[in-house]
Amino acid sequence: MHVDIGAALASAADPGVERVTLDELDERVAAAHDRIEQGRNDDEFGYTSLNLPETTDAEAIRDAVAPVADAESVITVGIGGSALGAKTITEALAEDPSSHVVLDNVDPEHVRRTLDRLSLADTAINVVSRSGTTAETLANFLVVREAYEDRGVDWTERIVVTTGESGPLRALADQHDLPTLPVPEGVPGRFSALSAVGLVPPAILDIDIEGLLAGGQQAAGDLAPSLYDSPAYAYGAMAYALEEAGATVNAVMPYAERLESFGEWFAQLWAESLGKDGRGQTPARALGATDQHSQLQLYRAGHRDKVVTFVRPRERTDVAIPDPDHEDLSYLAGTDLGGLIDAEYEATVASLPATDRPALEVEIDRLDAESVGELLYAMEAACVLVGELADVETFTQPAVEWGKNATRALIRGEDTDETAVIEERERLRIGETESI
Ligand SMILES: O=P(O)(O)OC[C@H]1O[C@](O)(CO)[C@@H](O)[C@@H]1O
Repeated sequence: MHVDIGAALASAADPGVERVTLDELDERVAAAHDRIEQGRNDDEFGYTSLNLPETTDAEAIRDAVAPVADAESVITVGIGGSALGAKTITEALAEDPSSHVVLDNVDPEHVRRTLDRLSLADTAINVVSRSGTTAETLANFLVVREAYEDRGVDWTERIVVTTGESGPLRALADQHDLPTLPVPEGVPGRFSALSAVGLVPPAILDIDIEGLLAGGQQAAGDLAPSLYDSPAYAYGAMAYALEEAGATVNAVMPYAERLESFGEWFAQLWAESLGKDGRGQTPARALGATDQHSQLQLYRAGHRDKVVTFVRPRERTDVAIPDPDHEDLSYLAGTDLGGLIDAEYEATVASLPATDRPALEVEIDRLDAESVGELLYAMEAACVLVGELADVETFTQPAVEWGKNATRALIRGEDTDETAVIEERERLRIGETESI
């Protein structure tokens, strides 16, 4: 994996980072690296996430999924970090990405439609919750369990549970003696892709989970006291410096359909880790080449508050473009789709500094287990570095609790501070909807 930061230097873009600023920042990177390594060595909360390539027990995962290894599909019931890592990995690497269905929302129409179209007898259930109490996950699990029962499929024979040591999900697993895997201690969900939390569906779908962990080890080995020696820290240091220079939006634009969910995973990692104390880059999700015809106008000519992070695999499979039969398309003759998307990548990356806007490039060798594991780990390490440089609490997410408390109170019909806020919040309705 390599990172190219040239199109985000002040000589290329505004906001941009002066080389002298980067060199000064590199001294802080060295100190942050030492802090991170100390946290890893002491298995400190959060920092221990960067030890997962070493500590994750791939054999235990394979043993746990053995009873459902014949499943043609997997339905993951989880949300946030308990779903996005697995979703990213299977989308990038599964023979058939549609064989992994993720229920990470409680949209009734979507849940019903998803269950109706699945052959539940051939589908494994992967239910994941660190806390074991997340309302969306538990509610969806109860609906999924009832669907299996209604169709006469023994759900206890088709399930793997990944959860913490306590809570309703652990109790259910113990009650029914279900195959269970632990969530790694001290690892927030958004940092858990390279653990059982992210690796059960890949293991069921015959993805090389050992290769994913090897790729993570490769990225771990590339962490160094200087950003000039570490792709992950180069990316993290530039992202931090660009935010300091005014780039408060980080639009992640992978040039591979199989990396679209990577953008969703990155969004939680970046937002939930760094959105603290009134700061944090807003992760925007884009996809190349598609969003050249959608968001690129804003990225090139809108507010100077963004950096675009381009991600691509260097190697691609290819599809030849048949010779065109119109002279206006003669430029496509003898080319292929891989060559076209790579040309579009080069053109779009250059189009940002061509209008003085910053771009960062992350390139992996190919879409295989090692490269995807390396990419996930590197972005996690980059995120931890930004948290150190920004001096925020990278591994907690206190701001998400208010909504959870309010939801529970609404459902229970209780009067709480939160429900009072809901009742009294400012409203000015324009237009009419049918009253229900
Ligand atoms: O794994 P759990 O405990 O169900 O949490 C799911 C997600 O919800 C959050 O706790 C935020 O509410 C995320 O940090 C986490 O990834």
